[in-house]
Amino acid sequence: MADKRTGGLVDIIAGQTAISTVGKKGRDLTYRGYSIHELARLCSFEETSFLLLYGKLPNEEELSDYRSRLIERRRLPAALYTILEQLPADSHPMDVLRTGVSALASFEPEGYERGATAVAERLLACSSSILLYWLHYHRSGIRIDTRTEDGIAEHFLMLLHGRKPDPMHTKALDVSLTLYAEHEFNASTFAARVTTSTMSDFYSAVTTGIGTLRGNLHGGANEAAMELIEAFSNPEEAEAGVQQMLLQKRRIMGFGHRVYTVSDPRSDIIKAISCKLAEHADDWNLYDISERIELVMMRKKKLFPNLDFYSASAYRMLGIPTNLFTPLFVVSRLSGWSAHIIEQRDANRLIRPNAEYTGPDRQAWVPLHERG
Ligand SMILES: CC(=O)SCCNC(=O)CCNC(=O)[C@H](O)C(C)(C)COP(=O)(O)OP(=O)(O)OC[C@H]1O[C@@H](n2cnc3c(N)ncnc32)[C@H](O)[C@@H]1OP(=O)(O)O
Ligand SMILES: O=C([O-])CC(=O)C(=O)O
Repeated sequence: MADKRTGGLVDIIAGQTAISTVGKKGRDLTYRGYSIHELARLCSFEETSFLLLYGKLPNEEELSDYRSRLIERRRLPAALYTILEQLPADSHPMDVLRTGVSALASFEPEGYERGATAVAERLLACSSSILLYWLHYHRSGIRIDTRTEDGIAEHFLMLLHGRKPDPMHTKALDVSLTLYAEHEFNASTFAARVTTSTMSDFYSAVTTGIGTLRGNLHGGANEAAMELIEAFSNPEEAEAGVQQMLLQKRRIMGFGHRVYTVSDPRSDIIKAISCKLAEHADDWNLYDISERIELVMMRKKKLFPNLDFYSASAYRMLGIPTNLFTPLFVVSRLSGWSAHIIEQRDANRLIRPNAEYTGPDRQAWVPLHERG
């Protein structure tokens, strides 16, 4: 059995990055030196993703050009729409997105004509198109036009609901995309860097990231947290239910973190958004249940919510179906992955650690007919 003390590369510095700092105590999360609090409060997701991709905040002209390029890249190749139509209606949208990205690689391969940042921008522009074209086609047979003239958050909500979103909802989603954009050597980013380190192509690194993000210990936790919260009809039920789960030694998704020891600095920001959305809708039930779970987790386990926990109630209040929560994480994290793929390439060395062997000693060969 694997040794728990050495498993998981805990506390190992596995490389260098100039993209973000995390900071164990939950106070120092920065993207390219800018505080997450300022980025969330003052920047659009477009500014944040530009910062990650190009290493600097855009000026007015750069931002306007960037926004226009993203808008132009929202439609998909006709054959990709056909592929999306052929995927099963009950696919998980993470499968749809991974397949869509992978298929796009065949239509628009990375190469001399289309460099890394062009692919990154293309994926940022069209990942919501992949998801929501598939969703509407299979929900009601409608082939939506995936081009809209708005920013990424508004594009997503517009395609999902088929109408111009409430500006407050757009702002809430936009901030959440900034929070999800980047987080140093998290599992999906590290996996994308490993793929990159073999000199593989951009799309392969991104599909690696999508596959790695999906699990419940990472990005999948926002969907699992929603399922948990919705299993209770009021805070009292939630308190009893979570205590019971802890007695059974079950994990409560959306709590704890590998790096942070005290709090996740993004959690207070998304919690405030969830609170504002509850106030806006004058419906506090999900928020109250979430807060009670938070109290129980602190009291019983000294565990704090991570970004995924309050993202769940916030997304539900934006009318987003649960199985689009982790895909939305992808829509945002594409920016961080892209920055890391580019950074890895700039100073590449194959990532290939050693393992401590724990298997059997040398064994004598046994011919097939003599094996028990
Ligand atoms: C945006 C993101 O990706 S943030 C992460 C999202 N993931 C989740 O929310 C999943 C729930 N959380 C977890 O499973 C963990 O806290 C992780 C995966 C995030 C971090 O894991 P690790 O650093 O490997 O810690 P590890 O899994 O060893 O946990 C340490 C101890 O805390 C307990 N613990 C950690 N998180 C939780 C939790 N959410 N619920 C209950 N117990 C927990 C573990 O059971 C373990 O207890 P033990 O030592 O008695 O066995
Ligand atoms: O850093 C991690 O391990 C997970 C995380 O919070 C993220 O990817 O945003």
